[in-house]
Amino acid sequence: MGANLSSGLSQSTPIFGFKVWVVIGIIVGLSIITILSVLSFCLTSRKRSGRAERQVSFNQIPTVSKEIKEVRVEKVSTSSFAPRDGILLTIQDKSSDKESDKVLVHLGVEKLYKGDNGSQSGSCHHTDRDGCGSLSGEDSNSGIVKAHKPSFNLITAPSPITGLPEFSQLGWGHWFTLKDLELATNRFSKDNVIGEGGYGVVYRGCLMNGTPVAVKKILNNLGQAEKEFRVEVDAIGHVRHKNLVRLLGYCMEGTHRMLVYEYVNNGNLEQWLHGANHIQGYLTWEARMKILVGTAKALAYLHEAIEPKVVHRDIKSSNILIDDEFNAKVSDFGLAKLLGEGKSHVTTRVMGTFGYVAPEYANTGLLNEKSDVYSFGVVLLEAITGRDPVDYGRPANEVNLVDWLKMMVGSRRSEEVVDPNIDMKPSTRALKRALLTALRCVDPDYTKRPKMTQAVRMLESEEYPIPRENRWQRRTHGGSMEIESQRENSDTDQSDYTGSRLDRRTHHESE
Ligand SMILES: Nc1ncnc2c1ncn2[C@@H]1O[C@H](COP(=O)(O)OP(=O)(O)OP(=O)(O)O)[C@@H](O)[C@H]1O
Repeated sequence: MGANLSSGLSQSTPIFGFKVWVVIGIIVGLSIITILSVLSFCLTSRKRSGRAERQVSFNQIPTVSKEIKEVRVEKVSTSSFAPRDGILLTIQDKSSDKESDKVLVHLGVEKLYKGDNGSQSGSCHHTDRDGCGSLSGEDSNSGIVKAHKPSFNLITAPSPITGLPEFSQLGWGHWFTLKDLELATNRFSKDNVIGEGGYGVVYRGCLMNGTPVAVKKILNNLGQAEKEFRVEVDAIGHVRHKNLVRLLGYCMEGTHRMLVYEYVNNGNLEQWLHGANHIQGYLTWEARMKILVGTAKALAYLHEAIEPKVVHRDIKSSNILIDDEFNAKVSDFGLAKLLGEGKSHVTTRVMGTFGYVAPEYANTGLLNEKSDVYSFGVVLLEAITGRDPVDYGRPANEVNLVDWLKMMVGSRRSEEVVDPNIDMKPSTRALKRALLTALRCVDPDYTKRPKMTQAVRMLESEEYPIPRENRWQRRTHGGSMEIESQRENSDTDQSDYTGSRLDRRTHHESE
């Protein structure tokens, strides 16, 4: 049997005279090679289609949305001239010629040479090496200002999402995976850290579709992360306002809680007034007022335009982000409280930042939207004076900004309070308008503080405060609500800068 088999295998075949065993060997070998090739082909094509699917899911963010908004910023003129020791740059919005739309930035000399103000452009390019690729929109040749901003997308991809806070009105944003955000931030690289707040670290990142983002990785400290996450999602997940930082989405994976925001590219007000951005120059009066009016509008929206209204609870200069057009973007809603319909206030554990917290809230925990109005008043004073709300480095009577301001205004020394770094001083009228608004906002009696819509009107009105010579006429003929409200304000405007009874009392006391 064995001899037969071996003689059979040894017989020659018609195929090139090969022996049977050789032909069998060739057939078996070819079959193995074919099977292996088919297998490897299948594996490669599965990998490719997996990558493509992943790409699609990323790209879905901007494409599925019906609410894609494109903000185009076109500069029509950028002119500069050099006063004394630096440069004054004028950026004017194409859509308007109004003086109020101009932003003047007094740039420090250093800026001319350093060519970096930490600013980032509105789009970024994702690279595998670096999570934020080339975010910088700086013209590296001129080194003066990023005046060539391209458009950037504010995106939203409504998607049915489960497992989020019960009260959240979802239907907004995007649920990012941990992997998405690792990719966007180059695995949360130290190089991409923008800053660290009380509740977590904020990273700069770039989504696959080129959208620059800020990713807040909330610290996991005993449930506070969850709380902060829920509050922020509830408070601003569904709101939209030009002056509120936009929450694009979030990530909940295991114990990770992250919030993904639009990236705001020009630092925050605190940095411009007191810190890192000083080196690039100083904000002009116009820029300051533009930022403050934007902030006031955001608060007016939160307090008066939505239900439940939102009390931010932590209004301070570092929470006012600034874009490259010097628009304010209020951020950091981790401490926000929602006030349901018919609720005038809530009592809560006092939180917030020293120097900005309203006295009634600090003393009793009583919180309503007027606490934000007080904090806004402090920020306005901070912008006018360039001083910190509390500064122990100053003489005793100047440590507390609000008290010092009242003292100065009461002693008719208002012109002296303006930040000495402002190159072109505001007109007396503009200064008076800002000071009066601020002093009304920091009235210790919260019932006397204006609503934020009133504060916006005061800051924007060319006629506020009403000139002395027009007062009689107004009182005789004034009829509209606007005029009435101004008259009400003007009634408290007895002496030059004392905008409230409180100020007059201060004045009286100081005499
Ligand atoms: N969307 C954003 N775009 C750009 N930078 C941002 C954004 N959100 C926050 N930042 C920056 O990240 C840093 C940390 O911000 P965060 O709000 O966490 O803390 P904070 O305001 O500095 O401190 P606190 O915890 O007291 O509020 C700040 O420098 C802030 O300007």
